Amino acid sequence: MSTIAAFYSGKSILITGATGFLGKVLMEKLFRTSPDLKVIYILVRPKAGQTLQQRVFQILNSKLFEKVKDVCPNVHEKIRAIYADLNQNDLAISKEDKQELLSCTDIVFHCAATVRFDDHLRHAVQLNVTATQQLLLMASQMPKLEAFIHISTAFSNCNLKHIDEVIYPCPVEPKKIIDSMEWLDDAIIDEITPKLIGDRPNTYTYTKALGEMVVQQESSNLNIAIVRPSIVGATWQEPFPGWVDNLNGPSGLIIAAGKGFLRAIRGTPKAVADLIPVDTVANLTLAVGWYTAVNRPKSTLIYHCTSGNFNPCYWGKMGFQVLAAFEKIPFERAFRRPYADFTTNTITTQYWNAVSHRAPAIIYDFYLRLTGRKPRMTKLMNRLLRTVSMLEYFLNRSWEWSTYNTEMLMSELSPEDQRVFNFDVRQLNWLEYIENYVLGVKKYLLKEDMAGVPKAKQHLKRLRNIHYLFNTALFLIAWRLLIARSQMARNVWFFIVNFCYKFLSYFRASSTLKV
Ligand SMILES: CCCCCCCCCCCCCCCCCCCCCC(=O)SCCNC(=O)CCNC(=O)[C@H](O)C(C)(C)COP(=O)(O)OP(=O)(O)OC[C@H]1O[C@@H](n2cnc3c(N)ncnc32)[C@H](O)[C@@H]1OP(=O)(O)O
Ligand SMILES: NC(=O)C1=CN([C@@H]2O[C@H](COP(=O)(O)OP(=O)(O)OC[C@H]3O[C@@H](n4cnc5c(N)ncnc54)[C@H](OP(=O)(O)O)[C@@H]3O)[C@@H](O)[C@H]2O)C=CC1
Repeated sequence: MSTIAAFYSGKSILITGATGFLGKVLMEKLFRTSPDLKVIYILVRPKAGQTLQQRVFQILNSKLFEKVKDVCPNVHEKIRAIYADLNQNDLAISKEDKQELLSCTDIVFHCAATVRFDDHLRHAVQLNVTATQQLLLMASQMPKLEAFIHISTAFSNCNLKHIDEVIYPCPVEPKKIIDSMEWLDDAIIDEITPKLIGDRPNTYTYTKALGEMVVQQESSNLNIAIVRPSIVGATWQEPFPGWVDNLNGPSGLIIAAGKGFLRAIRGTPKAVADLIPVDTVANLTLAVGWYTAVNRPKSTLIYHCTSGNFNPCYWGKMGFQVLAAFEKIPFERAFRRPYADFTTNTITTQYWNAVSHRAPAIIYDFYLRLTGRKPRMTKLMNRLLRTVSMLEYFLNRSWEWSTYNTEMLMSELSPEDQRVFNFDVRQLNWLEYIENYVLGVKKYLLKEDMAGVPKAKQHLKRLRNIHYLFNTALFLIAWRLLIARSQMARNVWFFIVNFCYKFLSYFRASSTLKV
């Protein structure tokens, strides 16, 4: 029996962000490996017209949870959704619910966050710093609490090149930032944001770093650990390969490239693509929860959940493998044939943006207008280019993360736990992983059926023919214009025609002789 699975049996676990990408996979793994756990409390808010119960129902009835129902048929009874809104200072948890959480919780996994790069600093501070502080305050009043696991990001210190498993201080204390958000108006916050975030690229990485500082400040009273994943991608193995349910990280760009919208990105092919499968992050997090509770380390341990130092893949290779996967698994109704490349130069990027992104969008919108439909491609393209520009920072740099604690944890696991809670990415085959990722994007994000693949392939052939026809027509028009204007072009033209004529005559004469 797995020691870690046994540890979670009979436990009451609190998860924040359980409706998110990582939270769902974490919860699924817990139910599947420790069906005897007592209860999982999840902090949820109503969203998109759905009540808490409807949201939970939807998650439990999704494909991700299919295997759970076999091993834990009463999973519905073991999950308790608690109304909470991390946007509010007291987290908006009712008195009764709070009392229950305080008296029953054994372990906390804090996954909730805003992961948007362009969030307003006030909102990002509220979610990633203040809410963390509030949760830690609650945790300090939980008499049974054995461990508090905080999910941060490997990029919280992306302003450094080499990152150790330590908490780096930010120039301004989190408490001062939290206080100032209460009285500064939005315009002033907008003005000071670039100064505050300094050499970090966005409010997300900055507020996640502040969140870590808050955790450190509370660590004397609590048994805390921090997990720092890099770019979280689709599942590698569990509960099945390729599962993904949001557009963050590479997923949105895979769709954009597969549908033929994205043709070039400013990225460094030789930079490390530090992707980490979401099930690997969940496994490491659960192992960290066990280790922290059982061994109660003297200081807050930080675990880097990254792939680059164990099994590096590079953006150039990954891009190539994604494109190769589109050959086997094409997406339906593509706008253009999938082809994309990395460029390292800003001028080339601007050229490709004009020629390969904006121009086709304008032409297509013109066609839509002519046929009496509403133009939409230019808007979509502008949005895509904005998204790409925000991700570029991460596509043009490589980082080194020390992984001493993660390796130490791996060595502490029994062979059975190393198998059940596998987070050893040295075993990951990137080619296979990328293919499953593309397949997962098609099935679970685009909701496309594999039965449509032959039709999609035919559509791509048609697009290829249109592409050839368009290029030939363009070449002929350009050549015709050139001949009309330049004596030199005319001379070249006559030379080519003359050469072809002679070649054909010679060929015809020699074949007649043979007969
Ligand atoms: C050889 C070439 C090869 C080619 C092959 C190419 C593929 C291989 C290469 C892969 C390279 C990967 C690089 C990854 C680097 C990641 C680094 C992360 C590092 C940090 C990791 C962390 O620790 S951090 C967690 C990650 N955190 C994010 O990753 C959030 C980012 N993101 C946002 O911060 C917001 O996204 C941002 C951008 C503000 C826009 O914001 P925005 O408002 O403009 O757009 P929204 O995202 O809100 O989306 C608005 C609506 O567009 C819909 N939509 C969006 N994309 C769509 C799409 N592609 N196709 C259809 N629909 C789409 C969406 O469904 C919404 O629909 P609706 O409105 O109906 O709900
Ligand atoms: N995805 C990635 O690439 C990486 C993620 N991480 C970290 O992992 C953690 C999980 O990320 P991920 O699962 O990808 O993110 P998601 O955006 O998928 O999930 C975020 C979760 O936080 C919840 N949440 C957000 N705002 C509130 C609120 N006001 N009240 C209550 N709950 C709220 C969301 O709930 P709701 O469903 O209601 O919106 C959702 O459950 C985060 O801490 C993130 O920083 C770290 C590195 C990379």
